[in-house]
Amino acid sequence: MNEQRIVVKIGSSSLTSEHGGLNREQVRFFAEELRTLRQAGYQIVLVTSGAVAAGFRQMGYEQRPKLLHEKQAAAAVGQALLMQAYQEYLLPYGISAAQILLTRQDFASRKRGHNAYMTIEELLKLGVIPIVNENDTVSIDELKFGDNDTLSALVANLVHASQLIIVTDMDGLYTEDPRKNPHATRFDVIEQITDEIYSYAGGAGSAVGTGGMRSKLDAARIAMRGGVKAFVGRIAEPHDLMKTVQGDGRGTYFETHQHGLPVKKQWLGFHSTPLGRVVVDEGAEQALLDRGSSLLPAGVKSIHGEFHPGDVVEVTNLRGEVLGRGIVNYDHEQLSQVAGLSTPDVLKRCEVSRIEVIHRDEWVTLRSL
Ligand SMILES: Nc1ncnc2c1ncn2[C@@H]1O[C@H](COP(=O)(O)OP(=O)(O)O)[C@@H](O)[C@H]1O
Ligand SMILES: N[C@@H](CCC(=O)OP(=O)(O)O)C(=O)O
Repeated sequence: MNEQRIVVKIGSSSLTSEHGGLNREQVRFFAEELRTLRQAGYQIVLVTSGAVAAGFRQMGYEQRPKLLHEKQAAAAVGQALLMQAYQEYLLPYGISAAQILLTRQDFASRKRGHNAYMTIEELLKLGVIPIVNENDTVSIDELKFGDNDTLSALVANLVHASQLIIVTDMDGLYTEDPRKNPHATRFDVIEQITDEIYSYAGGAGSAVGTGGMRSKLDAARIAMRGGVKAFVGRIAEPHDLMKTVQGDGRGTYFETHQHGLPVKKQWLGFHSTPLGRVVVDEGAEQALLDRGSSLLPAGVKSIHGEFHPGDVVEVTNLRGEVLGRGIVNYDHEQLSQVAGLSTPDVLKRCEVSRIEVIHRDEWVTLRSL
């Protein structure tokens, strides 16, 4: 964990003018805020949206396009405009900006993720601000992050940041979208993102935003799991960003007591593709979540999907709630035969290289954050 390293994510809603299009004054304002942080000794990675918003007006679309290829075309034009604007406002302070475009696949491949990490490390060492966005041109529909909230959380974990600041047009999470209910009340601090917390979050509030509060909660969860404290809120007045980093921001803080995840476990938890699902009983649930134990055949209730030793499976409890993911040591047929059996009975029945269904070192908890 790097105490002085902050990832700041700025959403389209904070960077666009009323009718769409890039609001350059806003870019200038955020560049000033970043400069203040930099001069105070912080290392900053910026994840910024706004490429589609910046591009579509220039291309003659009346409103933010809906079709993928239109959005990709708008982003290709807008990304250059976006970078140009940040450079223009950062360079006079002697701060260089670097463009980093990433896709989900870059995180799924440990090699590519590592390359991105090494590049960002080098840039930070040189005092450059890496400016990250999704590589919209090559992202295909089902693999897209769609919004940059998730991307920012993955970046925060990748670079072992101490905080993830998600800037949006609303000053935090409310009990309901304040655009719909002005009497909704705000959460100042959240320590656990439960299903109830999720139920308060709605979709995007404007024509330019994408993920709404739901995707910000997804992002906060990923960050918290990686040991990164998160914040969702507004940065509107000079020095707001610094105040926010120091704990006095206008929004909701998401505290975490988790430790940072090693890269292998980040991959397992957030980028791997589970090939099956293993349902466990209450005793196994407690063993996995509270005691950090391995999963043994005795706790397995049922098996779904087809998998082989070394594959990733998702583990759920009897209520269907996801507890985590792990690398399984059995194939699905073998596991069906030994589900619910004690260790001596398993050993009597078949030959296994490891008795654990999932070893604790190859397990990531995704529940109770
Ligand atoms: N419970 C909630 N509390 C606060 N805002 C909410 C809530 N549910 C939905 N929203 C909406 O989420 C919007 C922010 O998300 P989004 O439009 O995707 O912004 P961005 O472009 O900054 O990512 C707010 O403008 C708000 O209308
Ligand atoms: N990569 C896209 C981001 C899409 C988007 O709108 O994200 P967000 O505003 O964070 O919900 C862009 O730059 O336009």
